[in-house]
Amino acid sequence: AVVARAATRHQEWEISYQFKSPDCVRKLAVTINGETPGPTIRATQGDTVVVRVKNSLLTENVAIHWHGIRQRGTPWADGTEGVTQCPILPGDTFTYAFVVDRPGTYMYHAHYGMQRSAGLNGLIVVAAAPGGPDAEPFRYDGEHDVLLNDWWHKSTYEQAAGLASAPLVWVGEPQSLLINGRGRFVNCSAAGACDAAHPECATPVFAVVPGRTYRFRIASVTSLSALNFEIEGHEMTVVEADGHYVKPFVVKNLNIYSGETYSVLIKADQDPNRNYWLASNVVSREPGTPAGTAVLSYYGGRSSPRRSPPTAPPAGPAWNDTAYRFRQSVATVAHPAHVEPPPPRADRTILLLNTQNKIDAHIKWALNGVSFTLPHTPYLVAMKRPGLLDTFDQRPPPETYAHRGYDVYAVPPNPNATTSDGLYRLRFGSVVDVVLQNANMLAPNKSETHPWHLHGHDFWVLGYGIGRFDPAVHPASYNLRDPILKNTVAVHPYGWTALRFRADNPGVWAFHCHIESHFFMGMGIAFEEGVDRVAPLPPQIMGCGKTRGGH
Ligand SMILES: O=C1O[C@H]([C@@H](O)CO)C(O)=C1O
Repeated sequence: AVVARAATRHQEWEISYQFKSPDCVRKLAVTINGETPGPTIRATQGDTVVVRVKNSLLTENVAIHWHGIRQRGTPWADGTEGVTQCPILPGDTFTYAFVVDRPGTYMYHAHYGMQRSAGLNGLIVVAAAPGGPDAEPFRYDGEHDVLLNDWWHKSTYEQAAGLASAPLVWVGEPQSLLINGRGRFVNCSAAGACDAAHPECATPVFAVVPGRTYRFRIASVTSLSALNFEIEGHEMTVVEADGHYVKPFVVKNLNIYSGETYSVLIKADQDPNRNYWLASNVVSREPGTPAGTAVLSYYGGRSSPRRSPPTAPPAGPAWNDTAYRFRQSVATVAHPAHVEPPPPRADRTILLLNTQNKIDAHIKWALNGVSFTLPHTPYLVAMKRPGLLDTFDQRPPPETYAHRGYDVYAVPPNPNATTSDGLYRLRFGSVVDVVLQNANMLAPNKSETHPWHLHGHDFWVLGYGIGRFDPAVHPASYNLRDPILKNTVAVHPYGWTALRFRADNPGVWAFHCHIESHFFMGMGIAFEEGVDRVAPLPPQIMGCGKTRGGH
């Protein structure tokens, strides 16, 4: 096989606030070179991506995370403020450089405060090395990219201040759902600064040639919403999830949680003389937002590509049909020719109870009763430089909770929690199981879906259940034969999700709920592994907390 020489893909980005009208309503958005979403990064497996980021936000820091890229050998380039780097100050320039070692569909987004919600996001598409072992086990004639998002009219400052307030001011359901950065606010005539004819909110059109097969790469960067995606009249064959090939299965509706990516194949085999909707709908929370829409149009058909389809946009499945979404999670397993078997057993199991809690009068989220706070001095620097260990809590967070007798269907008997910026230290090379246990929230009969995202790794998804996880029973039902590798996974209402990974990537890695407001409210942890093996840190990641002054 001919091995192509790895290339370096350079990007020059300037981050700034701009007036944008993604759903026809004008709002300040954080943009990359004036755009939201930012440019799609396209590379081939093995390439080095170099992004020079100039922060022109005037009064706001920034950091950018390359979601799904494992950062082997470059843990300082993960872009996680407080974990791997100091934020990039206004006026400063920071260069991210990393290798994209796996093909697949990924994304990037801000990882500082709630900045992701302000518009700083985009796609990363990595092609498989031609003729290599990771070449796709499927064929297609063309490709389309679909970036799904939810969108609010309130600024992220106002949202964050509300979440930090007592009593809580919840962000609420989004005003619009966006496809490739475009949506359509329903009450445009009633809203100020709304222009239904603004080009920035023109409905996206996806064109197909009759008879051809297309790969749709679908990524969700939503701040809150779990989405259901469909292409009217066209079945989708799921072939990739989070950069890993899936044993193909056919769906009419694809559930996609924030931080997940999928590739689906569709055949353009319907009547070419009309258009079809692409639609995203909120599931798992009671929807308060109309469908996000785009148009699928056939080349050579009699319908103008801009014409709305003759039907109403699909409304998606029942938002509270948990069993249906659970089944899709279970159906997502590794492609038979691309199974990477997990280690047969774990060296350590961490059982994490996800609860909504009260600290003073503030609403928080906690794991085993501990609500996460980010340290001001990034862990990676604090653990590599001498004399900085006093910058975070040295007590390790709890490995488990009192699960015997805990009723996951009842409101927490004790809503109190503590806060900590302590982290879990993993033995380098060890095999770690994490079981995420969902539970009832502070209000009765309420449990939500949480998409958990791990930095620096892909993990095997070993199993899902509904109800309380029993460590003496449920591991026997784990899928050790063909589990999918992912970087983001759903924990269903009242359910549990078990995953396994090898702690073999030297660095410090965040692991958190990918709902922007939930991480802000403490729903996360951090892992350290092999930090002694990390090469000397680039000085440009420092400049905050006790890293200042060139220790
Ligand atoms: O964290 C959350 O807070 C609200 C609600 O529980 C309180 O208003 C909600 O739906 C969340 O997911």
